[in-house]
Amino acid sequence: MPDYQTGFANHHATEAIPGALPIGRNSPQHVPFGLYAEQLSGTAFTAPRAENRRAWLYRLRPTANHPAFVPYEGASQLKSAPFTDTPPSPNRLRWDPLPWPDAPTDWVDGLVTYGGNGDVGTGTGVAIHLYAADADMTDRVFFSADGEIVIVPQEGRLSIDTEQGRIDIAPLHLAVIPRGVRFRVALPDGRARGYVLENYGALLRLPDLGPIGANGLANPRDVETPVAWFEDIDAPHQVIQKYQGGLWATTLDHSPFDVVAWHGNLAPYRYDLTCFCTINTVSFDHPDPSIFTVLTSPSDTPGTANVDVVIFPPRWMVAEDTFRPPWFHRNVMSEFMGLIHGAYDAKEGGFAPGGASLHNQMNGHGPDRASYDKAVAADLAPVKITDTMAFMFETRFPVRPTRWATETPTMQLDYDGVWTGFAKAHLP
Ligand SMILES: O=C(O)Cc1cc(O)ccc1O
Ligand SMILES: [Fe+2]
Repeated sequence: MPDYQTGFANHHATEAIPGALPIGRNSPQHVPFGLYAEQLSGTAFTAPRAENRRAWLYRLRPTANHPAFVPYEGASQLKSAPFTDTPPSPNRLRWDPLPWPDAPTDWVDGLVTYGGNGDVGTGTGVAIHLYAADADMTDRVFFSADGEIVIVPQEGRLSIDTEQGRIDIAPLHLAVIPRGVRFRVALPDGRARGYVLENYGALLRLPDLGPIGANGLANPRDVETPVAWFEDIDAPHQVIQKYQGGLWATTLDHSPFDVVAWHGNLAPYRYDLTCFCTINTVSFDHPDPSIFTVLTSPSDTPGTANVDVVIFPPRWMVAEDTFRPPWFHRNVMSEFMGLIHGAYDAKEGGFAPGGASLHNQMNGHGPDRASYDKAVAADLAPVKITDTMAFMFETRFPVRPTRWATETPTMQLDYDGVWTGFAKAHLP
């Protein structure tokens, strides 16, 4: 069982071997045990202190010690923005869950890109991938130079070994791996399926709480960062990197998980979504879903996120004289949703755990007709919504689907039908 330290972007200091971490300076002339000091910068050196994220790693060999990367032929559906292989679609899109692979497929080769926005070249926007995998990554690791990786498991646990420690996650957790940090995914349940957000923009952080006050939503003490861990293995390891949309690989003669100690405030972390302290109305109306924001990547425009990671957790519904499910909506932001578990209160059918939906900028969406009919007929006693955990990646630019996403047989051709048959309002 991995050990964790708590807090969001804390300045942690951790060593797997006592005495490995230099004291009093980052880069002494002689690092303990002859380890190599390496700074990993997640923000510009000169980013304001409150934004500045970096870690100092102390490792058996410098990362720079590797042969040239050559193009990697696997992970053939892992793509990057800008997505231009099919025209951007204004249509509401929804997909059934990804099928399991036909042949043994590990986590990285099992990634399939559904869409995204912005541009890896300029560090704006996101890509959204799903994975279905049934093999462990062995003797190989992956990293994205293009963005920070958020993993949202939907089925099957993941054991994620990273340069800065080991993280175990299960459905109802998420994990965040910083840009550049190498990791390897094993599947303790033999297979796993889930969602990935690749954030090209500013590092994700906990949202401001405004008038909510000092507590609530995702509390920092529930964010868990692994302690230092390493393996000393002198055997070939493949390193796959995603760089400006391309996939590249090189082979080291040793494990890259050779960081014996590290300190700093840039590291992978996990968060248990069931720890989320959900805030909502106790009077009337359905608040904007931003009230459920777990993490946000701000853009240069105040209040307009590059991407928000939002969840829809179990909660009491007590609003009086209110249409309680999500309302009909046209949004300047674009909404990609997935379902981890149970059912979503705006969709009576068709939105399955492991499925996904995309409601793009300015295109009408909201409750399907069955959910609408049920909600307007409901007795508005306090009700607890249980057996549910949906999420949304809400992003400032329209999400352009990949050609794969618009041509896969898992795309539901009849999705528009969920909003048909509404009776016309009667005027007096
Ligand atoms: O279901 C959706 O598409 C997301 C959504 C959730 C919500 O609580 C309010 C509006 C909205 O669009
Ligand atoms: Fe919406």
